[in-house]
Amino acid sequence: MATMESLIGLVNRIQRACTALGDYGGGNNALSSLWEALPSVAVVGGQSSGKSSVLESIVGRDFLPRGSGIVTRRPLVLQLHKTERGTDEYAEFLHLTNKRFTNFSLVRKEIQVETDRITGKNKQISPVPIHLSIFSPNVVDLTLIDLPGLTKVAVEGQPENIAEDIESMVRSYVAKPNCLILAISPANQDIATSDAIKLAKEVDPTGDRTFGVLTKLDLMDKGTNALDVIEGRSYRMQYPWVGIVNRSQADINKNVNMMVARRKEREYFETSPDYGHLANKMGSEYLAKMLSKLLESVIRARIPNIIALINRSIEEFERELDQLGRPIAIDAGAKLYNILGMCRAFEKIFKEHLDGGRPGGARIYGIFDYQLPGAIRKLPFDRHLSLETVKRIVSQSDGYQPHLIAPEMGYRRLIEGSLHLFKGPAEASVNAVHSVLKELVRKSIAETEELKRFPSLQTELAAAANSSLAKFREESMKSVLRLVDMEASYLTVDFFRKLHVMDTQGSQTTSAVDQNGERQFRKIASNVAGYIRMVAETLVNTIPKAVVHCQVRQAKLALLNYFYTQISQSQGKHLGQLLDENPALMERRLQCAKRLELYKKARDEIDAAVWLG
Ligand SMILES: Nc1nc2c(ncn2[C@@H]2O[C@H](COP(=O)(O)OP(=O)(O)OP(=O)(O)O)[C@@H](O)[C@H]2O)c(=O)[nH]1
Repeated sequence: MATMESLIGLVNRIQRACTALGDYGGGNNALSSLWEALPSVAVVGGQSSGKSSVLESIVGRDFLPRGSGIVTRRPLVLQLHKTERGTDEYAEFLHLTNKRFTNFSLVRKEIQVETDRITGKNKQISPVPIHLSIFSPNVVDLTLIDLPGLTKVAVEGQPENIAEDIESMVRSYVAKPNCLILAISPANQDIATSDAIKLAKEVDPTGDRTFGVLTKLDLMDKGTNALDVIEGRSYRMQYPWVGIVNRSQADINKNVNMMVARRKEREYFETSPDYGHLANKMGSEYLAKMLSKLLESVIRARIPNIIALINRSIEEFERELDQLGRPIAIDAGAKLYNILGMCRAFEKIFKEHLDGGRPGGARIYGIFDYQLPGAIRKLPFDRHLSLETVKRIVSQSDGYQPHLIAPEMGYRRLIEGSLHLFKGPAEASVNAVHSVLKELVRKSIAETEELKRFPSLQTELAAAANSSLAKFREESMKSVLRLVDMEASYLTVDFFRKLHVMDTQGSQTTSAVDQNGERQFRKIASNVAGYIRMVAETLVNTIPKAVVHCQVRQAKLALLNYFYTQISQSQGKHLGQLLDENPALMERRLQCAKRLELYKKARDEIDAAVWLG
């Protein structure tokens, strides 16, 4: 396993990479966050509790902005890197790469400028952190996050709800299970009223990750001390309290050097009658070392989880990118290739709908099996072959000379008139199948994952497929109507020959005379009905054949033929328009790709660190 320095340094590097990509704690980013998995130490406390002073004395430098009101308005991620003894101290901001600050008062200025850059001058707060790295022989490897001080009231010029905004931002950092909480409380205030302790207790009720720091021990009333707190009697913590003596305002005004202040603090504890027995566990230097050690051990313990999270996220991002589709190449050939590939994917799905595997095809069978026979059964043959109509048509057909044996012409007219009625159900079948096919085209386009990102291509593909379906419908319509016409153009002679034989046999057995010829007309009606039934049986079988041949089979074979011809002649510009993606999707892909890169880089860094150790 890696050394202490390299582990904290590793997390520092990953944290910086996270921030560069907009992945930082406190943000409400939709993408999974690596930052949240990284252990960190957040400094929390009420206003003027001494947070900045603690941070500065851990660093051993003056570098934080000071002033009245809420000075810290963006989180400050402070990464400390211990360098070799004798090397120069310098600071670097993530937002100003390659600029080294050796003058720490310029660091302070830059923090102010960078804070205002995001929050504006009207003292708003923002969860977007500022990253500051300090390289110095006087620090330990450690990462601390300075957060705005918890406040109760807004100062003039600040938004009304700033107190709640600050609390919710601070909370969003410290609520994460990987965040160690440095809860700062001033010793000259009742610990029961400490904002830091109150919040820490809420987000970390077991106190596993909270460190109590008591500042301003030197400011306590004469004759009192904080031993009850520090020794855990008035408020017990999992970890022992650390007492601190920072520079007073007077020291700051006098520009007392931080190194001198550290020495004075050490002396304070060593010589203190109250705290002398705890001197080696007090003070900012001790606090820094203790935190560094602890942070290292927490990181060590979390590394397997972090690796697991990284691997899982890489898989997820890869999968999502596959779904979103990789970016399309710019040359026309590649575009065409892509479009054809997507068309094929669509055709495959469309065929699956027809052939089975996906629903939809069965509805066509339903039309043939149920709708068509039903519609034929409902045709008004009864009315058409009523006694009256039969009489009328037969006598009209006979003209002035009544028929002698059988009313041949009458039969023909009655049959032709009835056959004509079949056109309705035939047309309805064609139209119904057309609707099903159209619906399947719509569904298949929606189900083609590859097409999802290209709304223009979807529209054009749908238009091309529908215009092909319209042509197929036209052909199909002609064919089914022709089937009906064919039935009318040549009747099945055999049927009537058989009838004739039956009639002659029948007349021998029937003796009743029908004076009005009614019996004969009834017979004619029933013969014609018999013939129509026979034709209906045929058409119920042949109409589906024609429809399938002209519409379904063609849709399977040639749905996009015309589209293919058109597209292969298209210029790059038109192809580009077809591949014009939804901007939201492009943005999402970009974000995913960036995150993926971050996670891969993090994985490599961790691998390298683990191997080094
Ligand atoms: N005497 C003494 N003064 C201290 C101590 N700690 C902080 N102070 C003073 O208390 C004041 C506030 O300290 P800061 O470190 O600015 O407190 P802060 O919590 O960062 O304040 P905000 O950022 O405004 O919320 C300053 O004048 C410090 O000099 C301490 O231990 N002893």
